[in-house]
Amino acid sequence: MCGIVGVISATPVNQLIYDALLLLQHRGQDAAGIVTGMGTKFFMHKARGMVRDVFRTRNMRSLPGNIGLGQVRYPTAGNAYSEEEAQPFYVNAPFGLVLVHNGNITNAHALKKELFGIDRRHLNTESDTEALINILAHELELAARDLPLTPVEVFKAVSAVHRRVKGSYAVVALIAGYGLLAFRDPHGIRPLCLGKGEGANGPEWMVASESVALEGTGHQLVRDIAPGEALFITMDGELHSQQCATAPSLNPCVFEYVYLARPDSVIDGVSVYHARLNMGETLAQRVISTMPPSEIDVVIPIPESSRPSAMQLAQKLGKPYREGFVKNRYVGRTFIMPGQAVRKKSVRQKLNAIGMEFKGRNVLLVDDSIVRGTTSKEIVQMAREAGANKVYMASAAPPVRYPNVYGIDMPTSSELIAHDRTIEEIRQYIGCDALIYQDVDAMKRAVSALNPALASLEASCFDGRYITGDVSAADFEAMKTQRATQPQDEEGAEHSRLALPNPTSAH
Ligand SMILES: O=P(O)(O)OC[C@H]1O[C@H](OP(=O)(O)OP(=O)(O)O)[C@H](O)[C@@H]1O
Ligand SMILES: NC(=O)CC[C@H](N)C(=O)O
Ligand SMILES: [Mg+2]
Repeated sequence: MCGIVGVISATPVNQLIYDALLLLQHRGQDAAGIVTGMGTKFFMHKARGMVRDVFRTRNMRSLPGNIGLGQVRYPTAGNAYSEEEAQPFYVNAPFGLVLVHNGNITNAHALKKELFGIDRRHLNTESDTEALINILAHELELAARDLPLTPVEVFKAVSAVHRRVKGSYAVVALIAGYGLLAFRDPHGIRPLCLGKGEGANGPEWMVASESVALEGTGHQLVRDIAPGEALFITMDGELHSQQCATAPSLNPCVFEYVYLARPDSVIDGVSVYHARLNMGETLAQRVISTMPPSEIDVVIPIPESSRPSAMQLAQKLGKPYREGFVKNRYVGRTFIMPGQAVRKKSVRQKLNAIGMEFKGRNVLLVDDSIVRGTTSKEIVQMAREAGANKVYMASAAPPVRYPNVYGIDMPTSSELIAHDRTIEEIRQYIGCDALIYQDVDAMKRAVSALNPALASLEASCFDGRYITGDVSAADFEAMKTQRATQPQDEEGAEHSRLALPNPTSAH
């Protein structure tokens, strides 16, 4: 889950893209990049780090033009420490193309072979996005050969991308001198929405991963882009759209509602905040059926993402909701940091206990999810050190038992605390006195109850069902090996965690 954005306006877009990326920072902390376009020329700046560190004033000045796109990266393929794999990607033919991607290509290893052997294209990184832009470029070349480029050829190329590329992909691309292209994979796994605003000199279109990026930059959410649909907005702001997939179906990633997205976003017609409240409600029922609520003195959330669920759970149990941990706002999200060592260290740097809320009490700690168990193990220990009598733990998501191959960085099951472990074994590992998990169906209902169109959700890491139905054993193995062989560069992780200015990375 990276954050992507694209804008077409009648005034310069560099600041607008920067602002949108800041609003999407929670989706990726490892690298950031912007490309703008003027005439047929592109201007690019990308580097490792958070948005505020990557873009200095001089970089912003060198991004002119009324059309552009940007990305914040959370790597799920390739190497977290490679500047070359930061997005956007650029290829110079046909026309000149830049592209940003949120998602993960499950057949990237096969596509890379095809690209080199058959399409005669050279890839120079381990990134799946580099394969994706080259497939799009190749298909655009075929569709537009000897023809002027119109939306018809663009949509034909997107249809070919759908046929060749498997996995999840929400994409924004610029075609030099022609316009902005945005599309979503045929299963609608990763989010992408369209917004409209009034710029200083006329209307302005923005596409973004989450509605918060639209609203926070003064745009109105128009609609979600449908699974398999492509939008092409010409340089003069004319919007064309077409369904490019043969059998599209909507299966948004349930983990967006659990953890990834901001609560103030609305994704595929469902308020993320409301979904989290619902999850708290159903989790409360699980708690009541597991233990007498009289054994609980207080409900304490593990900041940040669990707050809405914990609040609702407390209300349902009729117990006080208290803030027992304070979050250091200058430390980023731990789950999306690269490398286990830095994630572990960051939990203590990020959260600190308020002793009086724990002393002598039976506390129910609530988190949105327990994935590797890094957070819960540390937090339970901190609650005990702060003098808690009993420490119970509840998770608003069910046990995460299976790898995710659609854009969440957990390609191997062995890293997951709930893989091959019983709930009792997990409880012992975490060190709490009771452990209560949400049920898979209850989690899905918490989301789908808010929009009947969401009857199917991508929930493979919880139920082991891979919605695209085409991930082969070889694909799993290739993704696992690819990630496992990437360097675990502690220095790079430090940079990401502390978000220090990195003057050497500016070009
Ligand atoms: O079991 P784990 O592997 O530790 O992963 C789960 C934890 O990671 C996330 O928090 P994070 O700090 O990333 O972000 P948040 O501030 O949005 O809660 C999530 O909210 C859980 O707290
Ligand atoms: N989380 C994502 O969407 C990652 C996009 C792409 N797979 C990358 O690793 O750069
Ligand atoms: Mg958390």
